[in-house]
Amino acid sequence: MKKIAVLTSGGDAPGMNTAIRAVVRRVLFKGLDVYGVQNGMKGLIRGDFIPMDLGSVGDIIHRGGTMLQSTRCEEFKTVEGQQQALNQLKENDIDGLIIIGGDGSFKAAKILNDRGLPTIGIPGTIDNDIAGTEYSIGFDTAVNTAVEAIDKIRDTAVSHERTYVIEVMGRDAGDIALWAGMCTGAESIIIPEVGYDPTDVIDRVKQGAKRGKMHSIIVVAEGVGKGIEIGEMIKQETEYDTKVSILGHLQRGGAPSAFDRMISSQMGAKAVDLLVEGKKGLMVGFKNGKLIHTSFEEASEEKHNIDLSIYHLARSLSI
Ligand SMILES: Nc1ncnc2c1ncn2[C@@H]1O[C@H](COP(=O)(O)OP(=O)(O)O)[C@@H](O)[C@H]1O
Ligand SMILES: O=P(O)(O)OC[C@H]1O[C@](O)(COP(=O)(O)O)[C@@H](O)[C@@H]1O
Ligand SMILES: [Mg+2]
Repeated sequence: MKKIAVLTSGGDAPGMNTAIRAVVRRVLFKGLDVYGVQNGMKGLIRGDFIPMDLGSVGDIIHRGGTMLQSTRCEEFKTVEGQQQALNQLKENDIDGLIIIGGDGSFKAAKILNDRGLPTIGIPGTIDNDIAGTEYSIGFDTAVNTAVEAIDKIRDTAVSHERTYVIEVMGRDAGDIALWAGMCTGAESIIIPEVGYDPTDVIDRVKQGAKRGKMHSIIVVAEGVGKGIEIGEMIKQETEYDTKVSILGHLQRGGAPSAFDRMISSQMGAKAVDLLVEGKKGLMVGFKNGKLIHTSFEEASEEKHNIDLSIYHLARSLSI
């Protein structure tokens, strides 16, 4: 193993820069060469390789986004696109690849690995929807951003006796909604893993009002339904002053939290170590406070490990 390349793919996530820094510095520490691939899988197809040195990753440990930039690239889903990417990797003498991305990116990683290019994955997505790891890079920061925003909305909810429906991100996953809802005392948390009953949502608002609590917070994951529709439903069925707030992409940016910087640094270095040891086809992850690794097959499976005890506890506390 002489030359290792690193790229970021899919939605950007706070901590991706910290992970790029860890990969680059670890490769150089091991005395090998390291290249950054710009623009995710699209850059792989186009051959956007840039040599990296110690200074290339200076002053990025605390920055959101990704200095290598990222794309969603339909072309990589075609056999021609995949072949072109493999040709570019060969032409640039790359012996190993590290992909920082989400569930979609690991499907791409598996293809490259199966076709002969040793590849290691690092879970980077705010959605935290990857099997084989308890945390993906960016999730902790996104939850903290959502909590800060919901706390602010709560001030107005209380001052004006309003019901707020707050839509958070999570394409098919309820993790951000679950954590943000628990941490802000939401009356209802609506997530795709559980679904929801409109009557129950309304009953919980009414139940609070009966004891004089004239404000309510309902946190909904985008993956289960539109916040606007849920807000309309509450307006039609009740007399409560109801507003909807969609937090959107502000959850994707910003400086990574200390936790995200910690796991990014450890996962980045571990990914390099695995490649140097001759391992491939693996995703690094975190379980029970320890760095682990799992196969791409396992990492690409549908995630089922959302902690529903948090969901039930939140319901029992927000009464
Ligand atoms: N089934 C697939 N086969 C090949 N490449 C894929 C596949 N799914 C996703 N990819 C590649 O990975 C990229 C990132 O996936 P995406 O789902 O957008 O984000 P994430 O990795 O954050 O989940 C896609 O734009 C595409 O290039
Ligand atoms: O920024 P885009 O391309 O509109 O994508 C939005 C999606 O990306 C996410 O922010 C992150 O998802 P991925 O990590 O799978 O890219 C989702 O929560 C959201 O549904
Ligand atoms: Mg994804």
